[in-house]
Amino acid sequence: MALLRRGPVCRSCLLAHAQGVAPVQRRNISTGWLRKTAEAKVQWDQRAEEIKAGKRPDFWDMLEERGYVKDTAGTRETIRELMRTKRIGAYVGVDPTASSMHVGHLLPLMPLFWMYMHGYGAFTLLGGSTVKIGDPTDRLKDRAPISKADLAMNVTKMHFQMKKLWANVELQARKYGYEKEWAWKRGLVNNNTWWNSVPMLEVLRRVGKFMRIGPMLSRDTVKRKMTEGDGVSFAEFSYPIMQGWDWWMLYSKNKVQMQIGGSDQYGNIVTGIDIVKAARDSEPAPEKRMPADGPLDDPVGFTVPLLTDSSGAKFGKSAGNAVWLDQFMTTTFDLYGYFVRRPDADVENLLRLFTFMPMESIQKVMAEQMADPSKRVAQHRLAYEVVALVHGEDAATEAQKQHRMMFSKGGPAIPLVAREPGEEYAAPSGRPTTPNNAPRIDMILPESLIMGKSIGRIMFAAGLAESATAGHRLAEQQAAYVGGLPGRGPGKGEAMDPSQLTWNPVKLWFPQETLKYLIDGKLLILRKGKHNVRVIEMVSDEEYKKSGQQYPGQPYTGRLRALRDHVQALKAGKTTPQEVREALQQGEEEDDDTGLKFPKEKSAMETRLETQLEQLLKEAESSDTKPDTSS
Ligand SMILES: Nc1ncnc2c1ncn2[C@@H]1O[C@H](COP(=O)(O)OP(=O)(O)OP(=O)(O)O)[C@@H](O)[C@H]1O
Ligand SMILES: N[C@@H](Cc1ccc(O)cc1)C(=O)O
Repeated sequence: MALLRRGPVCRSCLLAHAQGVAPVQRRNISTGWLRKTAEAKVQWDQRAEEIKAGKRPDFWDMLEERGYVKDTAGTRETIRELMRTKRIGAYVGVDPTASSMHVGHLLPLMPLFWMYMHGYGAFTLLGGSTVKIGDPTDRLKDRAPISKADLAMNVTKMHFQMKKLWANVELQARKYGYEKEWAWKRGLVNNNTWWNSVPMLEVLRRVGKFMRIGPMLSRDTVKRKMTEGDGVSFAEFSYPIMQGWDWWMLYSKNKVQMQIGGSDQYGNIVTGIDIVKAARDSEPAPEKRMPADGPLDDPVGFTVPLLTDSSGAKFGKSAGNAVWLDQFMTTTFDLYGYFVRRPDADVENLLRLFTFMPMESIQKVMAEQMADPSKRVAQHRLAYEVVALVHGEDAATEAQKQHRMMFSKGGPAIPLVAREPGEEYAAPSGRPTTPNNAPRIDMILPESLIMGKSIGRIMFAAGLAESATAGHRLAEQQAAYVGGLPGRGPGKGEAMDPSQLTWNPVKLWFPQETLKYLIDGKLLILRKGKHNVRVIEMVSDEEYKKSGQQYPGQPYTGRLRALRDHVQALKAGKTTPQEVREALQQGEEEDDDTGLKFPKEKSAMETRLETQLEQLLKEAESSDTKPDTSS
């Protein structure tokens, strides 16, 4: 107790004191932290007693009841008791093999989110290192190696996607009445953090020595790949060891005693348990050894059922049937639509799995559904809840409105609001940028801009600044960030480790210096504020032109702007065809006022706008010349 009262003390001193050994690290922690930790422990013990006395439901039973548990690693009784008595941590890992997660990924994440809302530690892990090897589970063919540019793109986008999901989990928790407490803990980690520095010898010595080749070779997925597929490389064979080491890192630093995954991850979880135990029991430094007094100190895990499509195939990118969580890959309208289309027979189950609705509310909705299945009340509620979790309540309300409009009698065929070109890159005006209204992350820009113009102009083009001058100011004040440190140019030193995001302030550098920040010679990552991020792929000018896109500040786009203004003015009836024709003619004359004639090359966008305008003009002119038969 004396220690508790003496102001800041060292956490490892306390641990060492309790273990009767000399402390090694010096890290100051406050008495406030110790008090809160002690209070949280008392609270948890009370909760455990209430569960035992039947005054509170058992959390594990809730997971089972909602259908999250397929197979367990560790007995159900042990896991149940563990979750009752200890505030353990759990994690779900995802390899960034694509630039977005999909609906299948949400399934193992849901019990993790539930755990967080009930006070357990919850961690999502991005496999920045494991993705370089590729999980061979359930595959017959090796995964194609991932390029540095793709890796940087996927890691950046998935990182922000996970952050967005976590932000929405917080909102959902509030919505369903869970009050955030001090002891709630969540984290987003990248396994690159440790794989970049752990010596191979350390892994071999701590866990490699204890892993027997026989059982690893006898795993079904290894056997199948060896006999029916293209063989198993040593790296792939080591993949479960990497995943197990990840778990050990989280177990030793964050009390992560549980791993959750899809049912295909069962083998990796079981191997992981052996690895965590081996690493724990082989700790050479006595003061760092973790106590293992019984089964309640051992790692455990469980798998969720696999979400399949109507043909029974795993829902995911390999099967090519993914419904993405990125709104620019699957719109909020289509994500909503996917859930609205679920058959009546599945909807109750999906409400349990994909929403935070209490069971009683689900029963109520199901009763309404039974009364009139044609209204699809349950499907709409399911779709709303999923879109709210993935993209926020506003997006869910909007998607619901669009669906109701579209399917109500006389509703428009396509209710989606057409976006103006480049609109998806604009930050919301007059409101702060949040994960839910943040602009699109990935974009292309032409080489002539990236390699030849100032960083201020690039930020303007990317939608991160309102003008080139404002972009210039951002760089001057170092108020924007670039991914990575300057490398020495493509192939000569890296701008950023593509498997992990790092940020540095943008400075006023010479245009030719931007090259040093290009990852894999073509990717530039910029950020302004917390959520306004761009992963810019540099493409040739030719390719950019073919894409038909246009960026703010693009030279020679005055004509495009004029064409677009004419189209809009004509549509709104604010101008006459004659005025437009005169303006167009004048524009052409002005073009020639230098006396020089250049061959004119038209962009796809210009041709498209010209055609549209001509059509509108003709329609307007023909209705003007039609004889008036009304009288
Ligand atoms: N359809 C699904 N149902 C349940 N869990 C899934 C589904 N798809 C992925 N998962 C789980 O999400 C986690 C990450 O999955 P993974 O990185 O293998 O993605 P994936 O898109 O399924 O990959 P691939 O389609 O290439 O096999 C794993 O625990 C995995 O089991
Ligand atoms: N192997 C998992 C992803 C993963 C990666 C690293 C981990 O530590 C955990 C999980 C999968 O492919 O689905």
